[in-house]
Amino acid sequence: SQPGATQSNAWPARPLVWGDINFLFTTDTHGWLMGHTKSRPPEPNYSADFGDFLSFVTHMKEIAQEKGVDLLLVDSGDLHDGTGLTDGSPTGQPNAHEACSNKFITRLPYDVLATGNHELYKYSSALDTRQNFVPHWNGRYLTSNVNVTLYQQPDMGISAPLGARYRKFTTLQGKHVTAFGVLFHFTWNAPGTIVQSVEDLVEQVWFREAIADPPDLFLLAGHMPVHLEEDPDVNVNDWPIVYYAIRQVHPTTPIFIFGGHSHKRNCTVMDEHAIAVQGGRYMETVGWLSANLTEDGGYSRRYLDTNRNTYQYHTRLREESFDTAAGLKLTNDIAELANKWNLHDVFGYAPQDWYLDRVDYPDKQSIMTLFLDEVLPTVMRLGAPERSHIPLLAIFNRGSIRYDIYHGAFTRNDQYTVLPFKNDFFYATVPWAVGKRVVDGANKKREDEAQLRNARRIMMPSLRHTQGQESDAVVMQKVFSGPEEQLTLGYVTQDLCDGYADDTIHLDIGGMDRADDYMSSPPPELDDDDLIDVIFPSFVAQPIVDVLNKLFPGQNYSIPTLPIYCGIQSDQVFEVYARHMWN
Ligand SMILES: O=c1ccn([C@@H]2O[C@H](COP(=O)(O)O)[C@@H](O)[C@H]2O)c(=O)[nH]1
Repeated sequence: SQPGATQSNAWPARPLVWGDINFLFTTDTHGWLMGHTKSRPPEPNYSADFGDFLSFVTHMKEIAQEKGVDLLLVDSGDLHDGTGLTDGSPTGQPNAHEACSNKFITRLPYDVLATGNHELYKYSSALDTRQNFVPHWNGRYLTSNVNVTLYQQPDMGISAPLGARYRKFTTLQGKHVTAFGVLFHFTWNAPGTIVQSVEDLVEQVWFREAIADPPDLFLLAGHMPVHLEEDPDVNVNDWPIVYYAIRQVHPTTPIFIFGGHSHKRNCTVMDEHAIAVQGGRYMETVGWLSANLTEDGGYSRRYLDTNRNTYQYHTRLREESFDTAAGLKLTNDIAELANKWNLHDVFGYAPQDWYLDRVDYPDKQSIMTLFLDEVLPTVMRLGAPERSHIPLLAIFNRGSIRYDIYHGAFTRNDQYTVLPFKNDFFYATVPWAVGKRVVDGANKKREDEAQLRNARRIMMPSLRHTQGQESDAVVMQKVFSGPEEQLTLGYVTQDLCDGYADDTIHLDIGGMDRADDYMSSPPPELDDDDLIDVIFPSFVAQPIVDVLNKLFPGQNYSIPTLPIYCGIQSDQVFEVYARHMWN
């Protein structure tokens, strides 16, 4: 683990069940290669770093070989955006260049990787991925429906697949695998990147040809949830389209789907030979899935907390013998880069915890309450004192607030884990009669777009997993025999497959589904004719401009003519606040 990380004192409840084909899977790691280093619960659950993970995977692959079975390592995308290691480069290099392309993730023996939406928000990230990350993987980074346009000679104007379209390979134990990497129909991608809809993907001649021959199994890694979600942002499950396209040709060939994007642990069984699993977010979870193809013996899934206890328990190794040389080197190299980029510099001391998912606005412990009621208005006023004579309404999309803040030192790295995105703040000065309707207008627009998307949605078939007949509660009682007070806070997953899948038994940390994306600082008391500065980040400038033009016809707002409110950018907001208020 990284220096100073607080180790977990909880342990897995039971050994993993191995099959003849086994998978370890990650998704939405978002740069959390240092692991979670804080001491407040549940952070110690996730205190292993990527060096520990490398040692774990290396040992697990050895165990698989000893058992004469296969173990494949899969990632479902969103490596970018989310910590100082991906977003805190002092040199302005492409996002995640050091963490992904050059140094760290390439050291893991992934068999299949897929791209996520966060690899495509900026053209520079996508190009860096293609030029510096993809070549390392030698056909294992799969982007079945994503292209990037190349603007350098001799490829000027050519639109080329970001990675490989598909991969056919034979495992060490001789199983023939056909693999794809699919992204949901993402539309906020940067100019110069192209995401083909999944409907169109499955109609492509190359796709039809690639699925024609029956493999022993299909491996579908992809950045979309395995289950429909409430939140319109992540309610983008196009898996059924790929599933049915394959099932039309191969009614019983095993299909293993590895999803992502909604940041949740999840599982669903589509038919007796098809299962879809998903491993959460931020290197909190390493997923495990096993199956017996030869005996047709069903599945076993597990969500592993990422700490050294977990890794040592499942590899049956003691502390002294667990680390591999390559794992230790990765741990040291990550620590070195974090130091070089001053990620541990302290901006101030947070007086309490604030949570992203456990409670919601306006709870005093919600990070949205801190951000909207305190941080945003305070920092906007500090950044633009010349506009202090006009009231302000600061609008923000909550999807950009990414994590908790914990009581104690608030560092440069924490700033990026809370808000990693670099945006300017634009503003429009409008009468309050208009300003007060912008947030509702933007949320309605987002809802309408989601409804349009969902109108043609095909539902995922779902079969309750029939292997374990016992209820979750019974299974849980069996695997945990100690007193409840010994349990630590963590995930208690309710997915759509039978049985209890969390590897370590916890007291439920809870969580909520997000509702509206657009929120604002507290509205001032004004008359309809009073003027107000409506401030918003450049990332959502287009929808806000659309709403403003609808509410205030004749003004013809357009992004190039919008003034910038202050010199502070969104990824600096928490630093400015912490330096002023928590020092
Ligand atoms: O520059 C950016 C890029 C994205 N966002 C917000 O992020 C979420 C999507 O994140 P997932 O991890 O894929 O769920 C979405 O709500 C965007 O609005 C951003 O704010 N700025």
